[in-house]
Amino acid sequence: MPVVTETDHHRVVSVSLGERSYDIVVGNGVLASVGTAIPDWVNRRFNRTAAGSALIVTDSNVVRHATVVEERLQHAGWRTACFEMPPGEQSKRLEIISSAWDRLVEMQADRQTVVIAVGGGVVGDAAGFIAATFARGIPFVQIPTTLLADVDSSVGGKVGINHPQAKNLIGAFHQPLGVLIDTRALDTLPDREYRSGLAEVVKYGVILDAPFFEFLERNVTELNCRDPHAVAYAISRSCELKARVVEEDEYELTGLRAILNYGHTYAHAFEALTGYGELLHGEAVAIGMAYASRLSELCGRTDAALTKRQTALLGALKLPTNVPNPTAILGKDVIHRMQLDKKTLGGQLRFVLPTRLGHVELVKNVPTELVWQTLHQGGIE
Ligand SMILES: NC(=O)c1ccc[n+]([C@@H]2O[C@H](COP(=O)([O-])OP(=O)(O)OC[C@H]3O[C@@H](n4cnc5c(N)ncnc54)[C@H](O)[C@@H]3O)[C@@H](O)[C@H]2O)c1
Ligand SMILES: O=C(O)C(=O)C[C@@H](O)[C@H](O)[C@H](O)COP(=O)(O)O
Ligand SMILES: [Zn+2]
Repeated sequence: MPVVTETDHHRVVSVSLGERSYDIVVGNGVLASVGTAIPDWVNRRFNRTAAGSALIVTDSNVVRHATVVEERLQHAGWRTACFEMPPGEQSKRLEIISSAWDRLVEMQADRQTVVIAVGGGVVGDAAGFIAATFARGIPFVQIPTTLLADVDSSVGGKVGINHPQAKNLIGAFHQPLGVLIDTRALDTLPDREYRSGLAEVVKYGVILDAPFFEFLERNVTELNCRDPHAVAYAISRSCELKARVVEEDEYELTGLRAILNYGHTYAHAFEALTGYGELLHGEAVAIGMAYASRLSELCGRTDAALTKRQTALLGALKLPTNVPNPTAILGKDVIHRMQLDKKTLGGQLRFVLPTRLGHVELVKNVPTELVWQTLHQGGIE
């Protein structure tokens, strides 16, 4: 179980993974401690005291946060370089990774050079993949700046890029040395991006924690107006729930970690088919959860009330529960993309299906006709 400690200023969720253990520090203004936190994490990992070197990976919308990180590390005597990618899902591709490898070569990075991701999930996934692959793996740190990255992508070590046919198909497991979540960064986050993050928050309630789902239902108004207390609790509880799963099944081997993929079999197919970036990841997950819950109903594993409760909460948080233009998508293409899902085994699709609030199961042998039925219910032919 992750240990959670609290002070007046921040909360720390400690993820226990043996030699890959790390802290997730959450708080308002914690970015100010970056000049000591990162050197501490790196020095502890390598049992050294010397100043180090870092490649800061960011995108052009959040470069001001990256500059703070760079200045503070330089002040601590570190050698730094910055790699800025274009914002958005389209940056999760090989050409971007390859340019970052070039930057690491140029700066003469060594095995103790740390890659620091400052940005949303796109930057985090790409930076982590750069770190996982350079010199067979160098350390990396996550400094998330979107709600989605705070609650999900910065934790757990899944890093990677997209294949034109399938989301996140090329990647690795590479845990960060630490995660620094400054909730102040969210002040500039656009509304649509903020809501996208809320979808993954709702996911944790459905898959693991009925009381947390009820907290979200009770706090819709607070969440919609970004009440700092409600948002901070949503972030730290989400990190704690995710850390608990990752601790037990880091490499998604037992099937436990697959529950974090609730809604994603549909979501990833919709993201790839609509053109990466058209639907935000969280929006696709919101839609995917509605479809997966209906699939669970058709399998006789849950009732319509559970689906209704989820779609009501998602709707109240102004998230979509169907694709914007269902007739523009072909059902056969959705099924084809689902075959490329990483949960598919021996050609057999596996779905994460809810049975009751706070509980989901990984189910194989779901009849394809039932998947088709959910697509038809959504207006996809
Ligand atoms: N590795 C994982 O476990 C995991 C989990 C969930 C999602 N993901 C991945 O994360 C990605 C989505 O992440 P995301 O939603 O953070 O998207 P994103 O990284 O594209 O960020 C969203 C947009 O907000 C901008 N932005 C970021 N922080 C900002 C800030 N503080 N102020 C203003 N603008 C800001 C970005 O530049 C971008 O335009 C997807 O690729 C998804 O597959 C990975
Ligand atoms: O960390 C995980 O495990 C997840 O499944 C979290 C998901 O929210 C996330 O979107 C992840 O990137 C999906 O993983 P994938 O293996 O299906 O690509
Ligand atoms: Zn996700």
